[in-house]
Amino acid sequence: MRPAARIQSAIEILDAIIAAARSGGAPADRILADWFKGNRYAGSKDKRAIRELVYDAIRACGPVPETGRAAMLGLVEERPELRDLFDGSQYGPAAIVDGERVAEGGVAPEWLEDRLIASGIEQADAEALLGRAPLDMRINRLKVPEGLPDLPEPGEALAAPDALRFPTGTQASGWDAYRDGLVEVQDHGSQIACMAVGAQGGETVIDLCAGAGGKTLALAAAMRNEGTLVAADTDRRRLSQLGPRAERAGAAVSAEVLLDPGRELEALEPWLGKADRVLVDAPCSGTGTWRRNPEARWRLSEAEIARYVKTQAHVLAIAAELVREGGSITYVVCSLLDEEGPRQMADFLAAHSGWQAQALDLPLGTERGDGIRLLPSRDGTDGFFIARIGKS
Ligand SMILES: C[S@@+](CC[C@H](N)C(=O)[O-])C[C@H]1O[C@@H](n2cnc3c(N)ncnc32)[C@H](O)[C@@H]1O
Repeated sequence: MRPAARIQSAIEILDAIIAAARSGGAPADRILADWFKGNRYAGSKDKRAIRELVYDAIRACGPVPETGRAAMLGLVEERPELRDLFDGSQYGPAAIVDGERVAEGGVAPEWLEDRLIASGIEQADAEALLGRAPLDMRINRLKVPEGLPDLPEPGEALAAPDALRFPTGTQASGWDAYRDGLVEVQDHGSQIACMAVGAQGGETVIDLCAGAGGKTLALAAAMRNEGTLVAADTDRRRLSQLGPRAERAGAAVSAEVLLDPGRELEALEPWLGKADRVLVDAPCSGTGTWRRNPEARWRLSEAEIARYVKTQAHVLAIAAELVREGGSITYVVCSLLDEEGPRQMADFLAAHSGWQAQALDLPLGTERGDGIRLLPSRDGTDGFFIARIGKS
């Protein structure tokens, strides 16, 4: 495909992404995959170039743009060399007309930028939320008890003891070490969140919002497969991915528990008051993960954030029922909004006597309320809030 035709294709894909963001439709990645499936003439270089144009244009627009063309013209402001490709040629975009609508730049829609500012996120921190994430991996100590696995590239050692970083765009899915479960793809921040749990072999540990088990596998490794590790979630599809992943990683998960929303404690009855540690990796607005998912900021609403805050309080209350005296809850969100992090924790502590915030001994992060915050700008990780509270 000619470069101009790639631009026009990216514009059409952006139109579909914008419509989906407005209507709660398919995510950008799925729309791209479907477009590639339906347009087989696009070769691998075309696909890479179109994908990059689409994501760069998404990053260039703060609020939801009106059209794909306006979004692409927003990108042209940042990359003037693209202007000449608007040449009106066959399959290319029409020439730019004076006064044509250009999408607004910025980090996010204004109301959301205001919320980030109110949560102490400075301009440079906010801009870094839209950077490109490197590929972080965790060496699976269940399969590589010490040293390094044999990898095609060495990777950079990071602060978390088993973390390695590779350049943005590294494709690890074809690596033997990945296929054999010697390494797991996991953001460095996510690895640090697992460290905060402090899980030890022989304990009873519950991953209450386990999803597809990314953190469950890290907990199994920390526990050296000794003790009781329970993975629970309300989402059947996500939880069903854990089994095959755990098998590949050689991770022992004692029970996978599908929860009925609103009646979670019924299925968790065997562990009431028994857990040494519960990880609550709560559903959240995901404002810390825009590096991977920049279009997510077009989908958020104030009402949705309020719903997340309510669900977070709900899962924390469930966790509190599971922990034994002397045990702890580690609360994690990949959001940088105070209402989902420090304020959520403060509200929990105010409403539940016998619980205290615990100091965290982590290699990265900045104090925020009763926990710590990780930021792409300062820590090179996705954005997270992490706190641990203990029951006396
Ligand atoms: C941030 S994701 C978890 C990601 C996962 N821990 C990982 O590391 O890949 C939050 C999860 O909470 C789950 N969830 C939502 N409501 C829940 C509830 N009431 N009880 C337990 N899990 C819930 C969602 O289905 C989702 O999988």
